Amino acid sequence: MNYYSTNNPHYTASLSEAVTQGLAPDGGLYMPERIPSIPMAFFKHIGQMSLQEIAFVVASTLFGDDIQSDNLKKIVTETLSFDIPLKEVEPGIYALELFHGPTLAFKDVGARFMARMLALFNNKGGDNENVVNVLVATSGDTGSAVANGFLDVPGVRVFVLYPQGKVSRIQEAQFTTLGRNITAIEVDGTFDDCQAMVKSAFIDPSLNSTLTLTSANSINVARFLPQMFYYFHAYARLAEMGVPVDRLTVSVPSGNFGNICSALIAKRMGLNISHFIAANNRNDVFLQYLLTGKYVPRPSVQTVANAMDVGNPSNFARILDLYGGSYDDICRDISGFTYNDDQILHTVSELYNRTGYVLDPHGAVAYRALKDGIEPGAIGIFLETAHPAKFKSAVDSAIGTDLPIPSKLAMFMRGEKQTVKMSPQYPALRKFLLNECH
Ligand SMILES: N[C@@H](CCOP(=O)(O)O)C(=O)O
Repeated sequence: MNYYSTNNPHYTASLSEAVTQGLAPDGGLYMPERIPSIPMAFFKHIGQMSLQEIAFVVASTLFGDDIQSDNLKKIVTETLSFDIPLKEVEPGIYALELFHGPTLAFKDVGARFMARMLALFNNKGGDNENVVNVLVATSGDTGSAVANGFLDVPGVRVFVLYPQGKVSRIQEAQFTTLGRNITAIEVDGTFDDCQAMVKSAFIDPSLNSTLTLTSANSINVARFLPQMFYYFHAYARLAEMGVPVDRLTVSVPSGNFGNICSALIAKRMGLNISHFIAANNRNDVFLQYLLTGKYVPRPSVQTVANAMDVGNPSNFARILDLYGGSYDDICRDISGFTYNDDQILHTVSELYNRTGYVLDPHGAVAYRALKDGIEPGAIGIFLETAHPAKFKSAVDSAIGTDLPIPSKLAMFMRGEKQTVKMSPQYPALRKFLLNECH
């Protein structure tokens, strides 16, 4: 199957080209040229299937023309070596806990899948001529998942750009203490600056004629599409519990919109989700689009749910493309909500006091939006995208606890921070890459 650029449907690439380029050379995002349906029979038995079995069927439907079945099975099995529990936090409202992977955030699924798919396509070993340089911009969680997913992968160097002082201390430790093939770049700016800098690199012809560059943000099809596995899995777990799944609302904490975009594609493949909620912190350009029909990116502001501090979500282009630009159709399928820091922390405290369930700030945005947006009688799932301990000081002060730090996280806190400081302009990144990679 080929993939086309959202900037020009006539520009196409193979899966291998799309994954190794990341962004299309014209600056568009790659989209699959068709969205294959999953046979209805699959849904009859889905409640008896494991996460890995479900993911393999979904992955084969999407990538089966391009990757041999045994390779795909290995990629899926190695990627999903952890559980993704679905927990009922109050009647009819379920948390999909996506924070049980190595870096305790949902990005582990896409990052681990992409690392393996890239290795398969690259498959060249560690000499300098074949090195792939992975550039990634992070507002918190992508950086750690990508850095850990690609750590010591032969033939790959990773450069993580992040906004100085705007990610949590634990998140920062997860990608600045690893060394080896991982370089952390501390940018004196916002996440949007970091994202604009890496995108400029991907479309710079002279840089790309010298270096092999790709993206591990949700720009990359191998990072964003596998995120749909867990929506099928959540549906399966409800079916397994005998919960009626005919009116399902899913609330997704949304920053760069790759996560919700993968869920929209899952629906096109046949997954019966009735409605989607894009839950935002104060960075709510998508909600403003839903309210006005106008998409007006603006610089992101810092919030307590920092992984969603995105002012110009990359995947808006994919959502528009998926709906053929129809504003009415987008509004029919997706609602939006926005909350400030006080509301987010109040939600963490309110749910904890009532039920004992500890939300992280991103999950809190999604939970509250679900409660505000779900129709009576529908079943709701919200995504708990990161472990609450990654935001320990905010969560502790909201609920008056001293949350234990899981050993997987504590490990990172022992390392020494190593970063390169950079101004928020593309020429600084270009010069640095040319010096470093030669
Ligand atoms: N939420 C992000 C921002 C980048 O998102 P991505 O899904 O495009 O990688 C983060 O945690 O860094």
